[in-house]
Amino acid sequence: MSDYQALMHEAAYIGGQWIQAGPDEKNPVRDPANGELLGHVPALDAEQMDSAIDAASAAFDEWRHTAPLTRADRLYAWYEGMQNNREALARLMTLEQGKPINEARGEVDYASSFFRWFAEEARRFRGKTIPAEDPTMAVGTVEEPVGVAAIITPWNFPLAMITRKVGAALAAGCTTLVNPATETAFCALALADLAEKAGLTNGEFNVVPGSGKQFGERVCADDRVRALSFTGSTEVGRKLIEQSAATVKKNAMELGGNAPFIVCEDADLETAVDGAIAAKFQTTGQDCVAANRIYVHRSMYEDFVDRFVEKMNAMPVGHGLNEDTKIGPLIHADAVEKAQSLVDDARERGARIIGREQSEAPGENFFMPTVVADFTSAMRVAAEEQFAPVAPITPFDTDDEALAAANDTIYGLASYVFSPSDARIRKYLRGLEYGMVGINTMDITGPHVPFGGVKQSGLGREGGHVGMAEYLETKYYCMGNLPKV
Ligand SMILES: NC(=O)c1ccc[n+]([C@@H]2O[C@H](COP(=O)([O-])OP(=O)(O)OC[C@H]3O[C@@H](n4cnc5c(N)ncnc54)[C@H](O)[C@@H]3O)[C@@H](O)[C@H]2O)c1
Ligand SMILES: N[C@@H](CC=O)C(=O)O
Repeated sequence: MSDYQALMHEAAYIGGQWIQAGPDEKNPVRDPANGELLGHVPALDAEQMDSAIDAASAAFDEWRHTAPLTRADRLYAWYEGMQNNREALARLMTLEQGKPINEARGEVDYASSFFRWFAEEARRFRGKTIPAEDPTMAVGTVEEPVGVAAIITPWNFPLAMITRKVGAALAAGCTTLVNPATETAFCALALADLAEKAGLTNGEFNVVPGSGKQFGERVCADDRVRALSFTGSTEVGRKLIEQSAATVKKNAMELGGNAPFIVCEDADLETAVDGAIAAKFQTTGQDCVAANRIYVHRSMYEDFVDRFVEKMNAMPVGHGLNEDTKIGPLIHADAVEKAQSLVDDARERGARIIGREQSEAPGENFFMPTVVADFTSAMRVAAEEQFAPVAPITPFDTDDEALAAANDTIYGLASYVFSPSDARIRKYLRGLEYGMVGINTMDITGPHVPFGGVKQSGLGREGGHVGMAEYLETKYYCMGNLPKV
Protein backbone atom coordinates (compact mmCIF):
# COMPACT_ATOMS: atom_id res chain seq x y z
CA MET A 1 0.00 0.00 0.00
CA SER A 2 1.50 3.34 -0.95
CA ASP A 3 1.65 6.21 1.53
CA TYR A 4 -1.42 8.07 0.29
CA GLN A 5 -3.56 4.91 0.19
CA ALA A 6 -3.13 4.55 3.95
CA LEU A 7 -5.05 7.84 4.28
CA MET A 8 -7.89 6.86 1.93
CA HIS A 9 -11.11 5.90 3.70
CA GLU A 10 -14.22 4.73 1.92
CA ALA A 11 -16.27 5.68 4.99
CA ALA A 12 -17.64 8.79 6.66
CA TYR A 13 -16.20 10.03 9.99
CA ILE A 14 -18.96 10.75 12.47
CA GLY A 15 -18.72 10.98 16.24
CA GLY A 16 -15.22 9.52 16.06
CA GLN A 17 -16.45 6.41 14.20
CA TRP A 18 -15.89 5.36 10.60
CA ILE A 19 -19.36 4.87 9.11
CA GLN A 20 -19.95 2.78 6.01
CA ALA A 21 -22.73 3.55 3.54
CA GLY A 22 -24.85 0.88 1.87
CA PRO A 23 -23.54 -0.71 -1.37
CA ASP A 24 -25.73 1.54 -3.53
CA GLU A 25 -24.92 4.67 -1.58
CA LYS A 26 -21.46 5.40 -2.85
CA ASN A 27 -20.00 7.85 -5.33
CA PRO A 28 -17.01 7.03 -7.50
CA VAL A 29 -14.01 9.37 -7.35
CA ARG A 30 -11.87 9.51 -10.48
CA ASP A 31 -8.54 10.98 -11.49
CA PRO A 32 -9.63 13.93 -13.69
CA ALA A 33 -6.47 13.58 -15.81
CA ASN A 34 -7.30 10.12 -17.13
CA GLY A 35 -10.63 8.99 -15.68
CA GLU A 36 -9.05 6.21 -13.60
CA LEU A 37 -11.18 5.10 -10.67
CA LEU A 38 -9.54 5.97 -7.35
CA GLY A 39 -12.24 4.55 -5.09
CA HIS A 40 -15.73 5.20 -3.75
CA VAL A 41 -16.85 7.62 -1.06
CA PRO A 42 -20.11 7.21 0.84
CA ALA A 43 -23.16 9.23 -0.15
CA LEU A 44 -24.87 9.53 3.22
CA ASP A 45 -28.64 9.58 3.30
CA ALA A 46 -30.73 12.14 5.17
CA GLU A 47 -30.95 9.98 8.28
CA GLN A 48 -27.18 9.53 8.45
CA MET A 49 -26.74 13.28 7.97
CA ASP A 50 -29.08 13.87 10.88
CA SER A 51 -27.09 11.43 13.00
CA ALA A 52 -24.00 13.50 12.22
CA ILE A 53 -25.82 16.60 13.51
CA ASP A 54 -26.67 14.56 16.65
CA ALA A 55 -22.99 13.70 17.10
CA ALA A 56 -21.76 17.28 16.67
CA SER A 57 -24.48 18.55 18.95
CA ALA A 58 -23.72 15.96 21.65
CA ALA A 59 -20.02 16.87 21.53
CA PHE A 60 -20.56 20.62 21.79
CA ASP A 61 -21.00 21.03 25.53
CA GLU A 62 -17.77 19.21 26.41
CA TRP A 63 -15.75 20.86 23.62
CA ARG A 64 -16.88 24.37 24.46
CA HIS A 65 -15.75 23.83 28.05
CA THR A 66 -12.47 22.19 27.08
CA ALA A 67 -9.61 24.45 28.10
CA PRO A 68 -8.44 26.64 25.21
CA LEU A 69 -4.95 25.26 25.76
CA THR A 70 -6.19 21.72 25.13
CA ARG A 71 -8.09 22.83 22.03
CA ALA A 72 -4.88 24.48 20.86
CA ASP A 73 -2.91 21.28 21.50
CA ARG A 74 -5.34 19.23 19.37
CA LEU A 75 -5.08 21.71 16.50
CA TYR A 76 -1.32 21.77 16.76
CA ALA A 77 -1.15 17.95 16.73
CA TRP A 78 -3.36 17.99 13.64
CA TYR A 79 -1.01 20.51 11.99
CA GLU A 80 1.94 18.24 12.74
CA GLY A 81 0.05 15.20 11.41
CA MET A 82 -0.52 17.03 8.13
CA GLN A 83 3.11 18.07 7.90
CA ASN A 84 4.29 14.53 8.65
CA ASN A 85 2.06 13.28 5.82
CA ARG A 86 2.77 16.16 3.46
CA GLU A 87 3.81 14.09 0.48
CA ALA A 88 1.00 11.55 0.87
CA LEU A 89 -1.64 14.29 1.15
CA ALA A 90 -0.19 16.10 -1.86
CA ARG A 91 -0.24 12.95 -4.03
CA LEU A 92 -3.80 12.19 -3.02
CA MET A 93 -4.82 15.76 -3.84
CA THR A 94 -3.17 15.68 -7.26
CA LEU A 95 -4.83 12.36 -8.01
CA GLU A 96 -8.36 13.47 -7.18
CA GLN A 97 -8.20 17.20 -7.94
CA GLY A 98 -5.64 17.22 -10.76
CA LYS A 99 -3.48 20.18 -9.64
CA PRO A 100 0.29 19.97 -10.29
CA ILE A 101 2.09 18.16 -7.48
CA ASN A 102 4.14 21.19 -6.49
CA GLU A 103 0.98 23.23 -6.06
CA ALA A 104 -0.53 20.36 -4.07
CA ARG A 105 2.49 20.40 -1.73
CA GLY A 106 1.99 24.15 -1.40
CA GLU A 107 -1.65 23.61 -0.54
CA VAL A 108 -0.81 21.09 2.19
CA ASP A 109 1.46 23.74 3.75
CA TYR A 110 -1.17 26.43 3.30
CA ALA A 111 -3.98 24.25 4.67
CA SER A 112 -2.03 23.03 7.69
CA SER A 113 -0.91 26.59 8.47
CA PHE A 114 -4.51 27.40 9.47
CA PHE A 115 -4.38 24.76 12.21
CA ARG A 116 -1.14 26.23 13.55
CA TRP A 117 -2.52 29.78 13.32
CA PHE A 118 -5.81 28.95 15.04
CA ALA A 119 -4.01 26.82 17.67
CA GLU A 120 -2.30 30.09 18.59
CA GLU A 121 -5.49 32.17 18.29
CA ALA A 122 -7.46 29.70 20.47
CA ARG A 123 -5.61 31.01 23.52
CA ARG A 124 -5.95 34.68 22.65
CA PHE A 125 -9.60 35.54 22.17
CA ARG A 126 -11.23 37.27 25.09
CA GLY A 127 -13.97 39.65 26.09
CA LYS A 128 -13.75 43.33 26.89
CA THR A 129 -14.22 45.59 29.87
CA ILE A 130 -16.48 48.54 29.09
CA PRO A 131 -16.23 51.61 31.37
CA ALA A 132 -19.63 51.78 33.10
CA GLU A 133 -21.60 55.01 33.18
CA ASP A 134 -22.59 54.36 36.79
CA PRO A 135 -19.90 53.71 39.48
CA THR A 136 -22.00 50.94 41.06
CA MET A 137 -21.99 48.95 37.85
CA ALA A 138 -19.47 46.75 36.00
CA VAL A 139 -19.98 46.18 32.30
CA GLY A 140 -18.20 43.95 29.83
CA THR A 141 -18.38 41.17 27.29
CA VAL A 142 -17.41 37.52 27.01
CA GLU A 143 -16.94 35.69 23.71
CA GLU A 144 -18.74 32.35 23.43
CA PRO A 145 -18.83 29.69 20.71
CA VAL A 146 -21.92 29.96 18.55
CA GLY A 147 -22.63 26.21 18.60
CA VAL A 148 -22.51 23.50 15.93
CA ALA A 149 -21.04 24.82 12.67
CA ALA A 150 -21.95 23.26 9.32
CA ILE A 151 -19.37 23.68 6.58
CA ILE A 152 -19.73 23.06 2.83
CA THR A 153 -16.58 23.15 0.69
CA PRO A 154 -15.65 23.00 -3.01
CA TRP A 155 -13.17 20.81 -4.90
CA ASN A 156 -10.63 23.41 -6.08
CA PHE A 157 -8.75 23.65 -2.75
CA PRO A 158 -9.72 20.34 -1.15
CA LEU A 159 -7.80 20.79 2.11
CA ALA A 160 -7.39 24.54 2.62
CA MET A 161 -11.07 25.41 2.20
CA ILE A 162 -11.81 22.97 5.05
CA THR A 163 -8.98 23.86 7.43
CA ARG A 164 -9.53 27.63 7.16
CA LYS A 165 -13.06 27.13 8.50
CA VAL A 166 -12.60 24.16 10.81
CA GLY A 167 -9.47 25.57 12.47
CA ALA A 168 -11.34 28.76 13.38
CA ALA A 169 -14.49 26.96 14.49
CA LEU A 170 -12.72 24.43 16.72
CA ALA A 171 -10.49 27.12 18.22
CA ALA A 172 -13.63 29.08 19.12
CA GLY A 173 -15.14 26.02 20.83
CA CYS A 174 -17.66 25.06 18.13
CA THR A 175 -18.06 21.52 16.85
CA THR A 176 -18.09 20.98 13.10
CA LEU A 177 -19.82 19.06 10.30
CA VAL A 178 -18.05 19.14 6.95
CA ASN A 179 -19.72 18.24 3.68
CA PRO A 180 -16.89 18.17 1.12
CA ALA A 181 -17.34 18.24 -2.64
CA THR A 182 -17.66 14.62 -3.78
CA GLU A 183 -14.90 15.06 -6.37
CA THR A 184 -12.32 15.57 -3.61
CA ALA A 185 -13.92 13.84 -0.63
CA PHE A 186 -10.90 11.55 -0.11
CA CYS A 187 -8.83 14.58 0.91
CA ALA A 188 -11.46 15.49 3.51
CA LEU A 189 -11.49 11.90 4.79
CA ALA A 190 -7.68 11.93 4.95
CA LEU A 191 -8.02 14.98 7.20
CA ALA A 192 -10.41 12.95 9.36
CA ASP A 193 -7.80 10.18 9.63
CA LEU A 194 -5.32 12.75 10.94
CA ALA A 195 -7.95 14.34 13.19
CA GLU A 196 -8.51 10.97 14.83
CA LYS A 197 -4.77 10.65 15.42
CA ALA A 198 -4.74 14.19 16.85
CA GLY A 199 -7.33 13.18 19.45
CA LEU A 200 -10.48 14.64 17.87
CA THR A 201 -12.51 11.51 18.48
CA ASN A 202 -15.69 12.67 20.18
CA GLY A 203 -17.65 14.34 17.39
CA GLU A 204 -15.81 17.67 17.36
CA PHE A 205 -14.99 17.15 13.67
CA ASN A 206 -17.29 15.14 11.42
CA VAL A 207 -16.92 14.49 7.70
CA VAL A 208 -20.33 13.96 6.14
CA PRO A 209 -19.95 13.12 2.44
CA GLY A 210 -22.96 13.03 0.15
CA SER A 211 -25.21 15.42 -1.73
CA GLY A 212 -24.40 19.05 -0.90
CA LYS A 213 -27.99 19.97 -1.64
CA GLN A 214 -29.34 17.42 0.83
CA PHE A 215 -26.76 18.35 3.46
CA GLY A 216 -27.64 22.02 3.02
CA GLU A 217 -31.32 21.29 3.47
CA ARG A 218 -30.78 19.14 6.60
CA VAL A 219 -28.49 21.57 8.40
CA CYS A 220 -30.47 24.66 7.41
CA ALA A 221 -33.65 23.17 8.85
CA ASP A 222 -32.00 22.10 12.11
CA ASP A 223 -32.03 24.64 14.89
CA ARG A 224 -29.07 22.96 16.65
CA VAL A 225 -26.78 24.06 13.82
CA ARG A 226 -26.04 27.71 14.59
CA ALA A 227 -23.53 28.63 11.90
CA LEU A 228 -23.27 27.81 8.21
CA SER A 229 -20.01 28.46 6.43
CA PHE A 230 -19.92 27.88 2.70
CA THR A 231 -17.29 28.22 0.02
CA GLY A 232 -18.47 27.83 -3.54
CA SER A 233 -20.41 29.58 -6.23
CA THR A 234 -22.47 32.72 -5.68
CA GLU A 235 -25.48 30.90 -7.10
CA VAL A 236 -25.43 28.19 -4.41
CA GLY A 237 -24.44 30.74 -1.74
CA ARG A 238 -27.59 32.75 -2.44
CA LYS A 239 -29.72 29.61 -1.99
CA LEU A 240 -28.05 28.75 1.29
CA ILE A 241 -28.53 32.26 2.69
CA GLU A 242 -32.20 31.96 1.83
CA GLN A 243 -32.51 28.46 3.33
CA SER A 244 -30.68 29.30 6.53
CA ALA A 245 -33.04 32.21 7.16
CA ALA A 246 -35.54 29.61 8.38
CA THR A 247 -33.47 29.04 11.53
CA VAL A 248 -31.63 32.40 11.48
CA LYS A 249 -28.08 31.07 11.34
CA LYS A 250 -24.84 32.96 11.32
CA ASN A 251 -23.63 32.86 7.70
CA ALA A 252 -20.08 32.98 6.40
CA MET A 253 -20.05 32.95 2.61
CA GLU A 254 -16.91 32.76 0.46
CA LEU A 255 -18.31 32.95 -3.05
CA GLY A 256 -17.29 33.58 -6.63
CA GLY A 257 -14.84 36.17 -7.93
CA ASN A 258 -14.07 38.09 -11.11
CA ALA A 259 -10.64 39.52 -10.29
CA PRO A 260 -9.32 42.45 -12.32
CA PHE A 261 -5.53 42.54 -12.81
CA ILE A 262 -4.45 46.09 -13.72
CA VAL A 263 -1.03 46.88 -15.19
CA CYS A 264 -0.44 50.64 -15.06
CA GLU A 265 1.64 52.62 -17.52
CA ASP A 266 4.60 52.87 -15.12
CA ALA A 267 4.61 49.17 -14.10
CA ASP A 268 7.64 46.95 -14.64
CA LEU A 269 6.66 44.77 -17.60
CA GLU A 270 8.45 41.55 -16.55
CA THR A 271 7.19 41.71 -12.94
CA ALA A 272 3.65 42.32 -14.16
CA VAL A 273 3.76 39.49 -16.72
CA ASP A 274 5.11 37.04 -14.12
CA GLY A 275 2.45 38.15 -11.65
CA ALA A 276 -0.31 37.77 -14.24
CA ILE A 277 0.88 34.30 -15.27
CA ALA A 278 0.86 33.16 -11.65
CA ALA A 279 -2.47 34.85 -10.88
CA LYS A 280 -4.09 33.27 -13.91
CA PHE A 281 -2.76 29.73 -14.07
CA GLN A 282 -2.44 28.47 -10.50
CA THR A 283 -4.72 25.49 -9.95
CA THR A 284 -5.08 25.55 -13.74
CA GLY A 285 -7.17 28.71 -13.44
CA GLN A 286 -9.69 27.09 -11.07
CA ASP A 287 -9.15 29.58 -8.30
CA CYS A 288 -11.61 32.11 -6.87
CA VAL A 289 -8.82 34.70 -6.78
CA ALA A 290 -7.55 33.94 -10.31
CA ALA A 291 -7.00 36.94 -12.59
CA ASN A 292 -10.23 36.93 -14.60
CA ARG A 293 -9.76 40.18 -16.56
CA ILE A 294 -6.31 41.59 -17.31
CA TYR A 295 -6.23 45.33 -18.09
CA VAL A 296 -2.92 46.63 -19.49
CA HIS A 297 -2.01 50.26 -20.25
CA ARG A 298 -2.05 50.78 -24.01
CA SER A 299 1.60 51.98 -24.04
CA MET A 300 2.82 48.46 -23.24
CA TYR A 301 -0.17 46.37 -24.32
CA GLU A 302 1.28 44.53 -27.33
CA ASP A 303 4.58 43.84 -25.52
CA PHE A 304 2.66 42.49 -22.54
CA VAL A 305 0.53 40.19 -24.69
CA ASP A 306 3.63 38.87 -26.53
CA ARG A 307 5.55 38.15 -23.30
CA PHE A 308 2.48 36.62 -21.64
CA VAL A 309 1.83 34.31 -24.61
CA GLU A 310 5.50 33.31 -24.77
CA LYS A 311 5.50 32.32 -21.08
CA MET A 312 2.07 30.70 -21.28
CA ASN A 313 3.04 28.54 -24.26
CA ALA A 314 6.13 27.32 -22.39
CA MET A 315 4.00 25.87 -19.56
CA PRO A 316 3.98 22.05 -19.68
CA VAL A 317 0.46 20.60 -19.76
CA GLY A 318 -0.04 17.09 -18.40
CA HIS A 319 -0.72 14.82 -15.46
CA GLY A 320 -0.17 16.67 -12.21
CA LEU A 321 2.10 13.94 -10.86
CA ASN A 322 4.78 14.84 -13.43
CA GLU A 323 7.11 17.15 -11.54
CA ASP A 324 7.39 19.62 -14.42
CA THR A 325 3.64 19.97 -15.11
CA LYS A 326 2.31 23.50 -14.73
CA ILE A 327 -1.18 23.04 -16.21
CA GLY A 328 -3.23 20.02 -15.14
CA PRO A 329 -6.69 18.85 -16.13
CA LEU A 330 -9.90 20.68 -15.35
CA ILE A 331 -12.17 18.96 -12.87
CA HIS A 332 -14.80 17.78 -15.41
CA ALA A 333 -15.52 17.63 -19.11
CA ASP A 334 -18.26 20.25 -18.41
CA ALA A 335 -15.57 22.74 -17.37
CA VAL A 336 -13.75 22.16 -20.67
CA GLU A 337 -16.99 22.73 -22.53
CA LYS A 338 -17.62 25.96 -20.62
CA ALA A 339 -14.08 27.22 -21.34
CA GLN A 340 -14.53 26.48 -25.03
CA SER A 341 -17.90 28.26 -25.13
CA LEU A 342 -16.42 31.38 -23.48
CA VAL A 343 -13.61 31.43 -26.04
CA ASP A 344 -16.03 30.87 -28.94
CA ASP A 345 -18.28 33.68 -27.73
CA ALA A 346 -15.28 36.04 -27.50
CA ARG A 347 -14.03 35.05 -30.96
CA GLU A 348 -17.48 35.68 -32.47
CA ARG A 349 -17.54 39.13 -30.87
CA GLY A 350 -14.15 40.12 -32.28
CA ALA A 351 -11.47 39.00 -29.79
CA ARG A 352 -8.11 37.61 -30.94
CA ILE A 353 -7.66 34.04 -29.69
CA ILE A 354 -4.02 33.09 -29.11
CA GLY A 355 -2.52 29.82 -27.84
CA ARG A 356 -1.78 26.24 -28.69
CA GLU A 357 -4.32 24.14 -30.57
CA GLN A 358 -6.90 22.39 -28.39
CA SER A 359 -6.13 19.23 -30.40
CA GLU A 360 -2.79 19.11 -28.50
CA ALA A 361 -4.66 18.57 -25.19
CA PRO A 362 -3.44 15.35 -23.54
CA GLY A 363 -6.91 14.20 -22.44
CA GLU A 364 -10.57 15.06 -22.59
CA ASN A 365 -10.56 17.08 -19.36
CA PHE A 366 -7.66 19.27 -20.48
CA PHE A 367 -7.98 22.77 -21.91
CA MET A 368 -4.88 24.23 -23.53
CA PRO A 369 -4.04 27.66 -22.06
CA THR A 370 -5.49 30.43 -24.19
CA VAL A 371 -5.30 34.21 -24.37
CA VAL A 372 -8.41 36.17 -25.34
CA ALA A 373 -6.84 39.45 -26.50
CA ASP A 374 -8.82 42.70 -26.98
CA PHE A 375 -11.77 41.43 -24.92
CA THR A 376 -14.67 43.83 -24.30
CA SER A 377 -17.31 44.11 -21.60
CA ALA A 378 -19.89 42.72 -24.04
CA MET A 379 -18.20 39.31 -24.00
CA ARG A 380 -19.08 36.52 -21.56
CA VAL A 381 -15.42 36.23 -20.46
CA ALA A 382 -15.73 39.67 -18.86
CA ALA A 383 -18.78 38.84 -16.77
CA GLU A 384 -18.31 35.17 -15.86
CA GLU A 385 -15.67 33.34 -13.87
CA GLN A 386 -13.69 31.33 -16.40
CA PHE A 387 -12.38 28.79 -13.85
CA ALA A 388 -10.08 27.58 -16.63
CA PRO A 389 -6.71 28.53 -18.16
CA VAL A 390 -8.30 31.25 -20.28
CA ALA A 391 -6.73 34.72 -19.96
CA PRO A 392 -8.71 37.72 -21.23
CA ILE A 393 -6.45 40.76 -21.80
CA THR A 394 -7.44 44.23 -23.02
CA PRO A 395 -5.85 47.71 -23.23
CA PHE A 396 -6.87 50.87 -21.32
CA ASP A 397 -5.87 54.53 -21.59
CA THR A 398 -6.56 56.17 -18.22
CA ASP A 399 -6.63 55.02 -14.59
CA ASP A 400 -10.24 56.20 -14.26
CA GLU A 401 -11.20 54.03 -17.20
CA ALA A 402 -9.41 50.99 -15.72
CA LEU A 403 -11.04 51.50 -12.31
CA ALA A 404 -14.52 51.82 -13.76
CA ALA A 405 -14.05 48.67 -15.85
CA ALA A 406 -12.61 46.76 -12.88
CA ASN A 407 -15.63 47.62 -10.71
CA ASP A 408 -18.17 46.79 -13.42
CA THR A 409 -19.14 43.41 -11.96
CA ILE A 410 -21.39 41.92 -9.32
CA TYR A 411 -18.31 40.35 -7.69
CA GLY A 412 -15.79 41.84 -5.27
CA LEU A 413 -13.31 39.22 -4.03
CA ALA A 414 -9.67 39.78 -5.12
CA SER A 415 -8.12 42.48 -7.30
CA TYR A 416 -4.56 43.28 -8.34
CA VAL A 417 -2.77 46.44 -9.41
CA PHE A 418 0.82 46.83 -10.60
CA SER A 419 2.50 50.27 -10.38
CA PRO A 420 5.47 51.76 -8.47
CA SER A 421 3.63 55.06 -7.87
CA ASP A 422 2.34 55.70 -4.33
CA ALA A 423 -0.27 58.19 -5.49
CA ARG A 424 -1.59 55.84 -8.14
CA ILE A 425 -1.65 52.89 -5.74
CA ARG A 426 -3.64 54.93 -3.20
CA LYS A 427 -6.16 55.82 -5.88
CA TYR A 428 -6.67 52.16 -6.80
CA LEU A 429 -6.60 50.94 -3.21
CA ARG A 430 -9.48 53.22 -2.29
CA GLY A 431 -11.29 52.94 -5.61
CA LEU A 432 -11.36 49.17 -6.08
CA GLU A 433 -14.62 47.70 -4.75
CA TYR A 434 -12.99 44.48 -3.56
CA GLY A 435 -12.33 42.71 -0.27
CA MET A 436 -8.67 42.15 -1.19
CA VAL A 437 -6.18 44.20 -3.20
CA GLY A 438 -2.81 42.75 -4.23
CA ILE A 439 -0.34 45.57 -4.97
CA ASN A 440 2.63 44.56 -7.12
CA THR A 441 2.06 40.95 -6.04
CA MET A 442 -0.43 38.18 -6.58
CA ASP A 443 0.71 36.34 -3.46
CA ILE A 444 -2.07 37.61 -1.21
CA THR A 445 -3.21 34.71 0.94
CA GLY A 446 -2.02 33.09 4.17
CA PRO A 447 -3.36 32.19 7.61
CA HIS A 448 -2.64 35.67 8.97
CA VAL A 449 -4.84 37.66 6.54
CA PRO A 450 -8.60 38.36 6.51
CA PHE A 451 -9.68 36.59 3.33
CA GLY A 452 -13.06 37.49 1.88
CA GLY A 453 -15.12 39.51 -0.52
CA VAL A 454 -17.65 42.31 -0.83
CA LYS A 455 -20.72 42.62 -3.07
CA GLN A 456 -21.87 39.18 -4.29
CA SER A 457 -18.53 37.56 -3.46
CA GLY A 458 -19.66 36.89 0.05
CA LEU A 459 -20.16 37.67 3.70
CA GLY A 460 -17.56 37.59 6.47
CA ARG A 461 -13.81 37.01 6.58
CA GLU A 462 -11.74 33.87 7.05
CA GLY A 463 -8.27 33.65 8.59
CA GLY A 464 -6.39 36.36 10.46
CA HIS A 465 -7.47 37.69 13.84
CA VAL A 466 -11.03 38.12 12.60
CA GLY A 467 -11.42 34.54 11.34
CA MET A 468 -12.77 33.26 14.65
CA ALA A 469 -15.44 35.97 14.79
CA GLU A 470 -17.57 33.92 12.39
CA TYR A 471 -17.87 31.26 15.12
CA LEU A 472 -18.26 33.45 18.20
CA GLU A 473 -21.11 35.34 19.81
CA THR A 474 -20.49 38.35 22.00
CA LYS A 475 -22.33 38.12 25.32
CA TYR A 476 -22.62 41.42 27.12
CA TYR A 477 -23.04 41.58 30.91
CA CYS A 478 -23.99 44.35 33.24
CA MET A 479 -23.46 43.90 37.02
CA GLY A 480 -25.43 46.29 39.18
CA ASN A 481 -25.65 47.26 42.86
CA LEU A 482 -21.91 46.89 43.40
CA PRO A 483 -20.19 48.69 46.24
CA LYS A 484 -18.75 52.01 45.09
CA VAL A 485 -14.95 51.91 44.64
N1 LIG B 1 -14.38 32.94 -2.06
C1 LIG B 1 -13.68 31.85 -1.85
O1 LIG B 1 -12.93 31.73 -0.88
C2 LIG B 1 -13.79 30.69 -2.79
C3 LIG B 1 -12.85 29.66 -2.69
C4 LIG B 1 -12.95 28.57 -3.57
C5 LIG B 1 -13.98 28.53 -4.51
N2 LIG B 1 -14.86 29.53 -4.59
C6 LIG B 1 -15.92 29.53 -5.61
O2 LIG B 1 -16.46 28.21 -5.77
C7 LIG B 1 -16.91 28.04 -7.11
C8 LIG B 1 -16.33 26.76 -7.66
O3 LIG B 1 -16.78 25.66 -7.00
P1 LIG B 1 -18.05 24.82 -7.51
O4 LIG B 1 -18.31 25.04 -8.93
O5 LIG B 1 -17.86 23.44 -7.03
O6 LIG B 1 -19.17 25.54 -6.70
P2 LIG B 1 -20.58 24.99 -6.25
O7 LIG B 1 -21.24 26.11 -5.56
O8 LIG B 1 -21.29 24.33 -7.35
O9 LIG B 1 -20.22 23.82 -5.21
C9 LIG B 1 -19.53 24.06 -4.01
C10 LIG B 1 -20.01 23.05 -2.98
O10 LIG B 1 -21.38 23.24 -2.78
C11 LIG B 1 -22.07 22.01 -2.84
N3 LIG B 1 -23.42 22.28 -3.35
C12 LIG B 1 -23.85 22.31 -4.63
N4 LIG B 1 -25.17 22.63 -4.68
C13 LIG B 1 -25.56 22.83 -3.40
C14 LIG B 1 -26.80 23.20 -2.78
N5 LIG B 1 -27.90 23.43 -3.50
N6 LIG B 1 -26.83 23.30 -1.44
C15 LIG B 1 -25.73 23.08 -0.71
N7 LIG B 1 -24.53 22.73 -1.22
C16 LIG B 1 -24.45 22.61 -2.56
C17 LIG B 1 -21.24 21.15 -3.76
O11 LIG B 1 -21.48 19.80 -3.46
C18 LIG B 1 -19.85 21.59 -3.39
O12 LIG B 1 -19.42 20.87 -2.26
C19 LIG B 1 -16.41 29.24 -7.85
O13 LIG B 1 -17.44 30.16 -8.03
C20 LIG B 1 -15.34 29.81 -6.94
O14 LIG B 1 -15.06 31.17 -7.12
C21 LIG B 1 -14.81 30.61 -3.76
N1 LIG C 1 -6.93 30.65 -3.66
C1 LIG C 1 -7.81 30.84 -2.55
C2 LIG C 1 -8.90 29.86 -2.48
C3 LIG C 1 -9.92 30.14 -3.54
O1 LIG C 1 -10.27 29.37 -4.43
C4 LIG C 1 -6.98 30.91 -1.30
O2 LIG C 1 -5.80 31.23 -1.42
O3 LIG C 1 -7.45 30.70 -0.20
